[in-house]
Amino acid sequence: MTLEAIKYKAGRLQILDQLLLPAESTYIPIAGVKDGWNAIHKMQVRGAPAIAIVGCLSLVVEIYDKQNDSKEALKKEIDEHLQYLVTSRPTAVNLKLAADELKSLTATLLTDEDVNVEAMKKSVIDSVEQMLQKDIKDNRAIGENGTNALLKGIDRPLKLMTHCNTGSLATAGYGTALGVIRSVNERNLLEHVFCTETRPYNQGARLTAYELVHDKLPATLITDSMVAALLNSRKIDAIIVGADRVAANGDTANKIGTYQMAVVAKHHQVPFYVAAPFTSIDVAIADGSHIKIEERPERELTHIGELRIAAPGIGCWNPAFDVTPAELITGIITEIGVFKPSELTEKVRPK
Ligand SMILES: CSC[C@@H](O)[C@@H](O)C(=O)COP(=O)(O)O
Repeated sequence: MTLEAIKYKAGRLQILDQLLLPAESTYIPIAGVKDGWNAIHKMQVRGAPAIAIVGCLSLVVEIYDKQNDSKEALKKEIDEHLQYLVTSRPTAVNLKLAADELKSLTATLLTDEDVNVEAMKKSVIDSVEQMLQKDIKDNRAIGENGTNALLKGIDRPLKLMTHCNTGSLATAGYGTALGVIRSVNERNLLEHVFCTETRPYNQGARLTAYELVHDKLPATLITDSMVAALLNSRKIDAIIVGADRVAANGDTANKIGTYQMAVVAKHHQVPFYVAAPFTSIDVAIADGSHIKIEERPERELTHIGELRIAAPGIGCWNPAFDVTPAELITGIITEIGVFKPSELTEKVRPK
């Protein structure tokens, strides 16, 4: 059985409800942009690439069977839906970049006299449907490029560590950082992978652990607070994480806890890689200080399910992401190659 977070066919969309994993695998229907927004906001779907794909597919579902009188009316409707969808979660850039591309596509089609309203709608639908396939293809390329980088100068199986969930559940399939780990394993060169629990939302314990067990990879779960102790006591060849937004200088916003892992990695001279498609790279912002960090409800810290674990009355701070400065990052693994953070601005975003 392949792990599929997103099931889409001809204007019908279902997502695996990640709030219920690993206890329950239940697919829920997404009937339009309101459902799409809610599923992203509530984190029934999460992970930067998956958020973008589900957001855009929810737009497709919304417009699929509707009639529009004019291209102007269709463009207005699409722009308004996209404007709304990008407010669902602020930190990951992938949905915003996809929305900008769709807006510029409709702007071009609006002025093309050979394109009627139905053809305009079809172009938008085709463009979104292609995102699914492109994301999987890009993840495979990230896996290959990352594996080659990690194995440079090493001729034995690798011990790796990762954080949060960056696998099939966070993307259209295969994954970014977890895709690299899968690719290393496909070459029979994965000795072991450690995944962090990823408090407070436990994407590591619930989702990455689920994917690692599913794929039968040699893996161990640790708490976030064990990273320094692990690096001090065992040889880890590299840490690989994903990204929600990479600034032009390489500063990287990713799941809370990433920054402290990078600091500890530097202390122990362990290479620290970010694996991300170009859809996560925001060349419009110079550095990480411009990235808006989402703060989530206190309840994620104080409760596990219905059970309160924190002392009643305590105040909480719950940023969902942090920014790792570029100087702590060994390389950024993309679908077109592995770059030093300082090299990113020279790369044109591939279409
Ligand atoms: C390929 S997913 C990369 C990142 O989006 C991932 O590491 C992460 O931080 C996800 O955060 P989440 O809050 O679960 O959406």
